[in-house]
Amino acid sequence: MRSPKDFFAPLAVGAPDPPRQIPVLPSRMIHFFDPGNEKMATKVPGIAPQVDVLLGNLEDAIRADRKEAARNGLVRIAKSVDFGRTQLWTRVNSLDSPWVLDDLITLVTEIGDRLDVIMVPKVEGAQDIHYVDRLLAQLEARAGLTRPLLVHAILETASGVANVEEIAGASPRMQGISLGPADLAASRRMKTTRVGGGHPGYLVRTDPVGEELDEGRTTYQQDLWHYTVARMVDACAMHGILPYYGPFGDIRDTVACEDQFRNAFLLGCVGAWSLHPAQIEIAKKVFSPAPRDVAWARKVIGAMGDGTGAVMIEGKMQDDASVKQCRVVAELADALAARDPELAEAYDAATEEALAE
Ligand SMILES: CC(C)(COP(=O)(O)OP(=O)(O)OC[C@H]1O[C@@H](n2cnc3c(N)ncnc32)[C@H](O)[C@@H]1OP(=O)(O)O)[C@@H](O)C(=O)NCCC(=O)NCCSC(=O)C[C@H](O)C(=O)O
Ligand SMILES: [Mg+2]
Repeated sequence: MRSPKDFFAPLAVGAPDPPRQIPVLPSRMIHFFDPGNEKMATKVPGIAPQVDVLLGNLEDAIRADRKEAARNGLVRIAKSVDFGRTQLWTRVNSLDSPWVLDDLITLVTEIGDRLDVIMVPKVEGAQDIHYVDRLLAQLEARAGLTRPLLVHAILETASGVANVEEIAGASPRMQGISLGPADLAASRRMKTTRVGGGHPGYLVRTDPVGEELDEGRTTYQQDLWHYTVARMVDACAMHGILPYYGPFGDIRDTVACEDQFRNAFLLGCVGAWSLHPAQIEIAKKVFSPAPRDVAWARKVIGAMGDGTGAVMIEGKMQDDASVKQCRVVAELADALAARDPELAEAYDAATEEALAE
């Protein structure tokens, strides 16, 4: 562990200073694409304006014999496409793989000035982040970069979860953490065979009435990911970085995908992964606060003045703690409205209506 005095010092001579604050940019959906897949690659310029983050994936879902094509495809796309305000991220191969060293050397050298965040899979502990941190500093110095690359860890091993707090605080480059439910399930030896989402077998049941065990007992499906998401959110909040739900693999089940994303949103996540164009709108809808919630938040903030004391609004007590929650919603709404005029209009119209009531 670095001394607090050295925490913000560059890790290589000539590397840019690490960031003091993580930029809180809209990142409601991290849209995954395979940069070596011609069909997907041609869609990138059209998708870029619709998403907050585009991620060129080099790891799982890319066949071993297509790893180089994906890496080279990402270099080509990054150099030729205008992403506007959309961030460009990549997910490199895992640190024990034969590809990751070339991924990092090639990407930082060739397109380090265009990339915003490097997602690192299967992070086990702070040591993995320290390795990437030093290597990135060396490569940034060699490439003459003036802006430091940020690092995003995927929480998808049992030891990663056990060490999530130290991972979140391992480097000033840490931008955020995503839950990787599929690899995490395998690492934990869970008996699921899905990519995220729930399982009908994970449930609780009401008590029996009388002697009959089989009838009249309601069951409630439980959330397999609640504990991990909540732990990840706390670790991220503690270190001033951003938490995300990861993938929902049943592309056809847009309803359950929306539920999973919303659970994550309510617990504190700022976004989720979209694996298919059909999931982009779901993430946009869920991770943008609803106009009525924004209107309520603005109303409470307005009524609370300097934020101290207690007032009643529509029969509900408001105090310092509720106004702080309202500020979270209102600040997110303002950041999204600055990017999306339609959303700005919807938020303002709902606020006007709420204030007139
Ligand atoms: C899931 C897919 C393989 C489905 O692809 P496909 O069968 O081609 O679907 P469609 O026919 O419905 O596609 C319609 C058109 O849209 C294009 N398309 C599909 N997906 C994308 C995309 N992500 N970005 C851009 N364009 C996309 C298709 O090419 C079709 O085009 P056309 O024929 O011209 O109309 C596919 O969606 C896919 O591969 N998605 C990404 C998968 C991925 O990245 N997986 C890795 C992340 S999840 C993970 O790693 C687990 C995690 O780490 C954990 O441990 O939990
Ligand atoms: Mg994974």
